[in-house]
Amino acid sequence: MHPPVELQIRHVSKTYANGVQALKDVSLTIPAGMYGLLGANGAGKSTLMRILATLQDPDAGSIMLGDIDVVAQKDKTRRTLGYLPQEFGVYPKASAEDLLEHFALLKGVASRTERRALVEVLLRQVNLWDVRKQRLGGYSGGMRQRFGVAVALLGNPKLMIVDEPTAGLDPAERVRFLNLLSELGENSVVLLSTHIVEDVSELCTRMAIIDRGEILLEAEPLRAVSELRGRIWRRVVARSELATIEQQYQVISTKLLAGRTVVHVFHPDTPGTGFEPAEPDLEDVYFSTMAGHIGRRANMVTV
Ligand SMILES: Nc1ncnc2c1ncn2[C@@H]1O[C@H](COP(=O)(O)OP(=O)(O)OP(=O)(O)O)[C@@H](O)[C@H]1O
Repeated sequence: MHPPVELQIRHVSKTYANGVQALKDVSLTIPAGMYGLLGANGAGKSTLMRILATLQDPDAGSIMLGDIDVVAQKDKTRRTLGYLPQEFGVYPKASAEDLLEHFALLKGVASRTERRALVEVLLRQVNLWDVRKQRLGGYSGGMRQRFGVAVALLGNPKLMIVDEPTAGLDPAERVRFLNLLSELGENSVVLLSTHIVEDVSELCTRMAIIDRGEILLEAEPLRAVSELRGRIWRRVVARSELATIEQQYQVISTKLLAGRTVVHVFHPDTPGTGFEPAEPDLEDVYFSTMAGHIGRRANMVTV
């Protein structure tokens, strides 16, 4: 048995030709298992995913997948990589079975018997075996994503990259898709990029939060949540009170709940009357990090 692989990202930076610095000195150590990269649109997630998938080069920094140098050894990396991009294009007229067999051939599975067996295993794994003869053009968004996973799994990748996979899925499809992902990644690195906090809290044992190209927090979601206990307070307010509350307190989020406004406030002890302690969740971790109460921004000294 080989030891589980690890992905090491060191001081990776990337600036596009238009001057946008999409990644600023990103360093992460990502062990085998499901890892979440959480950030808003434009935070730099896709840029990092594309660099890891060898589709673009960083300006600086190094990336090692086990003993493979991802930037220098692109072909070697690609042989052990599964990549499910944000937009997964399919040939609408082909069936899942035919197209997957075709991809298996491209991956170098020369024997037809072996290919057929592999296609069956994968289509059963992603729960598309019963619809294998249907045209992909007629598949729902969730079915297409699951087909994408089957394609990405060809060749038994050590690194699986999944970029914003649940964005267009309905709730039932999303649950099915997350269940499928949760079965992967015991011996391989599965990197899930998303702006949906629940995707990370439901699936990932480790995570990082990225904003404007910078890693603000690296954490185990459960531990990060429990470290916030006692520091998140909630209060139901009238909409007209909101502006005053925001001036007085460190509001990290406001949410509507059954037509009422619920504010969450970060405070080391009780902020005052009207507030009650909130049971923190990963969304509180995310907003506290973005607001600079925890994580890298909190530790920065302003001169
Ligand atoms: N090819 C490009 N040329 C110029 N700027 C780019 C290019 N690709 C991305 N950017 C910019 O780099 C920044 C990071 O973009 P990136 O796509 O990596 O973010 P993201 O977190 O994946 O967001 P999204 O979820 O919207 O894809 C953004 O400001 C974006 O506008």
